[in-house]
Amino acid sequence: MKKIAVLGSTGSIGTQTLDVVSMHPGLYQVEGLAAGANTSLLLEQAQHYRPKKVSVATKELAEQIREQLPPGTELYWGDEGLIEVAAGTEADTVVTAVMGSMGLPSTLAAIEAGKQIGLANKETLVTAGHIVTEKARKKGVKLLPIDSEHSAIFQCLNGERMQDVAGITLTASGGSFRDLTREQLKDVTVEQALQHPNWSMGAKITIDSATMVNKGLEVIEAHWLFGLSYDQIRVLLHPESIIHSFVEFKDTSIIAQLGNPDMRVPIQYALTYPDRMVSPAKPLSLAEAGSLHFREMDYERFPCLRLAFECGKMGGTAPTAFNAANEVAVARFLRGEISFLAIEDIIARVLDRHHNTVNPDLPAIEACDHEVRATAAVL
Ligand SMILES: NC(=O)C1=CN([C@@H]2O[C@H](COP(=O)(O)OP(=O)(O)OC[C@H]3O[C@@H](n4cnc5c(N)ncnc54)[C@H](OP(=O)(O)O)[C@@H]3O)[C@@H](O)[C@H]2O)C=CC1
Ligand SMILES: CC(=O)[C@@H](O)[C@H](O)COP(=O)(O)O
Ligand SMILES: [Mn+2]
Repeated sequence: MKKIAVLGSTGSIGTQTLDVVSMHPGLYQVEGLAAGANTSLLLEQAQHYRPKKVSVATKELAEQIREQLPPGTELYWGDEGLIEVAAGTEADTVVTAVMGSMGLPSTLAAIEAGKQIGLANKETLVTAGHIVTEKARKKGVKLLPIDSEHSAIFQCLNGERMQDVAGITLTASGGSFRDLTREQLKDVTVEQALQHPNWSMGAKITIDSATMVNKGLEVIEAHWLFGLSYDQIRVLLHPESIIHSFVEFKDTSIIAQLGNPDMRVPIQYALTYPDRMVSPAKPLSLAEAGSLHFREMDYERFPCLRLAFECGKMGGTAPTAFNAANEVAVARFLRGEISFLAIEDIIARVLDRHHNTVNPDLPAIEACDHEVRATAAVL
């Protein structure tokens, strides 16, 4: 029996992780669940999976649910509660599925406690990749990718030697506004931006997909997960999201991973690795798919992808600034405060002002994150 904890259990990845658990009765014991504000769903999950520890975003929310939890469930809240669920249970694997760089302290705590990480929370690797990967290396902890592209690359690299790899290509769907010109982007609404063509995901990542920030974050995530230089990482527009990504080897051979877009496949692979088990996903029929399409990325159309490559190559606190500016800008867009194109504008203006700190330690990263958030909130 594998013991797991899920951070962000009420979200898109969190609920699909629990779907995978339910698919394999007797295989997983859920030791801990951490949610934000969706207490009714957390209570249902607690009744069903009987975790030993649960956490919610605030003390007030915790008090509201205290009496409704199954007897014996330990209840926590806030940043410390998230860390308690990440590091303070008997789980051997922690699925990190909260949104944003707020996931960093709990991910570090889980690694420090020797837990394997099923990593969905890409912002953590973007903001502090050198710290997270170094801690994982020291602790002998695996960072098992859940992000579909990175799971694909991870699967393609299985049994291969890194010195044989020429490069990798991350595929990008193009998001909700793939075929719109920049002129047409001026008037798009939040509702339209939330309509991803292929994936049903949380709001923030769906917007990131439309701005191509998601692919930018994924480029930096891939750099840290696979130890590749930025010149070895490419992005290709692939509207169908069927080829999830591929690796090109020195001899020109290409190995790709394919499947219908269904996050339960990469989630399950991270939980069962190196084994494979049956999945509820619909098997891919290439005959049914008919044809697959590809386009070079247009960096004028998607300037955030260019900015992400630049920040990744620059290193230091540049990726932290890129990520924090984006998190604030997306939250403002979702609240209806700014236009879609203002997201890009805020990121670019934050980066223009940014003074890069080389090889930042954790306090320097936290300081940069704080400072950028304050700036991006009023730009
Ligand atoms: N969705 C997807 O298909 C994919 C997602 N990812 C990555 O996975 C991560 C999660 O994405 P997604 O599932 O879409 O996001 P969602 O917005 O759907 O879920 C976020 C989760 O975080 C929880 N949360 C919010 N605040 C807190 C807090 N203070 N303490 C504890 N938990 C909190 C939310 O709780 P509540 O709802 O209760 O407030 C929710 O459970 C992101 O980093 C994303 O980039 C990567 C690849 C694919
Ligand atoms: C499912 C997943 O991994 C998302 O990160 C997905 O990649 C979003 O799709 P695009 O960013 O390619 O639109
Ligand atoms: Mn992805």
